[in-house]
Amino acid sequence: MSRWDYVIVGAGSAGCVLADRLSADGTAQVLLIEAGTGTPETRPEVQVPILFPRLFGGDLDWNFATVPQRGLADRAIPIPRGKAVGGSSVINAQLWTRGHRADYDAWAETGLDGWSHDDLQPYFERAEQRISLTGLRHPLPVTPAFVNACAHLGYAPAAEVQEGYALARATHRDGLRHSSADAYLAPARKRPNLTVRADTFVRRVVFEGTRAVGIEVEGDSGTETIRAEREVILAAGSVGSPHLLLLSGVGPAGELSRHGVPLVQDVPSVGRDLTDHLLVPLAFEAEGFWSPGANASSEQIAQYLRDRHGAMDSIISEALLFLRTRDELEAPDIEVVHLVVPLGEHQRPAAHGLALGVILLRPRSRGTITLRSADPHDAPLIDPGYLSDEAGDDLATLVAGVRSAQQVLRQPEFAQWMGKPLTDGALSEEIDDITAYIRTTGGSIHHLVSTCRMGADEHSVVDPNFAVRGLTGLRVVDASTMPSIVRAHTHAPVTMLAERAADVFLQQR
Ligand SMILES: Cc1cc2nc3c(=O)[nH]c(=O)nc-3n(C[C@H](O)[C@H](O)[C@H](O)COP(=O)(O)OP(=O)(O)OC[C@H]3O[C@@H](n4cnc5c(N)ncnc54)[C@H](O)[C@@H]3O)c2cc1C
Repeated sequence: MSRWDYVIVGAGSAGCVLADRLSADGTAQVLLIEAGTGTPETRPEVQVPILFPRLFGGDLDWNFATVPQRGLADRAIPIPRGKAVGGSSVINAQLWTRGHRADYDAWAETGLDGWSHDDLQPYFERAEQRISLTGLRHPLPVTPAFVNACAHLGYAPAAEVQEGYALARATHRDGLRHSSADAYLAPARKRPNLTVRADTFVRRVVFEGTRAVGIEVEGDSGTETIRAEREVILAAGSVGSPHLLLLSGVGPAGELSRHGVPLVQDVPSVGRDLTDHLLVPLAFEAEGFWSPGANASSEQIAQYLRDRHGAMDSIISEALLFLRTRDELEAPDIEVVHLVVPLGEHQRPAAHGLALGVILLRPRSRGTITLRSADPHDAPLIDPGYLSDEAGDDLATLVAGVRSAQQVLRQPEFAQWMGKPLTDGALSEEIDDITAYIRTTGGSIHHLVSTCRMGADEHSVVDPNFAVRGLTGLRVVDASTMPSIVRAHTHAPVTMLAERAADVFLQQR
């Protein structure tokens, strides 16, 4: 029988980093378990940058949805999550953003010593030596028009500090997606002390008293228990990790007892503090340009894979604008992302178009992940509680953000590329119209975090060493452990977090 020191659950953005770093010196036996396929890179939709929306709802996506959101006209919002070796980095939009200094300094101010912006930069730098980053090789003409419109409105180019406008940086190598599996696992896979088991669904963590000793999995040969001599590390993501803790008896005692799950440890905040970035798409028909990839045929895709040339290397989000809706703020509270495809659900769908996505960067609303049932195959209830903050600050900030984006849309050099709005009200300046527009079109930009929140306080789920409070042998490292949401797309921050966790684990061996 095999003997494993570390058993890592989930081969996503965090899990791939951990598997590589913990196996690097050859002394520990590392097993990385993943529910999804081990060979996602065989799909053109994974490789060709522009095609990622075609992956939503397919077999590389867990295909979750929220419970109906009162703040969003009672709509259930789709929540895609990657299900493959590489995790969400296999289906994501490939943007790489580090976040703002204020995000990390705020973590340090809560008592997380060593987690300030300056402390964390070396971990971003380490990640950027592994993940290949490139600028846009063929931006559409509408993209410099967006940048010029921002400049004319007085915004500055973003440089050291993430504020103002910038062209996108993409996780690409040679015109193809560069996932965490490509960056971290591919070079490590030949090590004899690292085993990757794909197509293996984890049901729960197994305990002896309060010590985690392994996991129960379903694979080709049925259900089995895999022991971990040193540690079980959950890296199953912001939905998967709290779900596994709850299924294993670690969570709010009342909730577990309602579902008949035997209690191992009462940790009331498991699944609490769910935070996500809400995006409102102001979308328009295209005027004088074609959205790349919209109707790409299999011949065109094969051609791109051969020569890697042309607009199919677009990641749809070609430029970003980080802005403050009030001068007195210490950092941006809104991001406007310039999309060269009219993503989102609209009254009049169109293949070719553009959109400005208005993103609420520091939402006050909080939500939950809770058990639907004790069956591991029943997806948990996901309730991000969008726009549920009592004071209504989130809605007020988004209204101001929409107005700022409308100013960009009205700049003549940008407006010349826009046709009719795809949903009525996109250009209305009336507060009631904007509010209705936000409620009927807002959706997730897929940055769910903090459901197993790390903190120096005793109410957090994991301590600053990523250990689950009250238990031994169990850590959580992924987007779920983020102390609070950052002003960034979350792949880079999660990769940084995992780089730092690997350091902590290696120091504590
Ligand atoms: C559609 C989409 C677009 C996005 N776009 C961007 C972007 O452009 N830029 C950006 O920075 N961020 C983006 N993000 C967010 C970013 O990709 C995620 O925050 C990040 O990948 C999360 O990493 P993670 O390690 O926490 O989880 P994941 O990468 O999701 O990894 C979790 C892994 O655990 C596995 N798993 C879960 N449960 C089990 C189980 N029971 N048994 C076995 N395995 C299990 C999953 O299959 C998955 O592989 C996007 C996300 C999505 C979904």
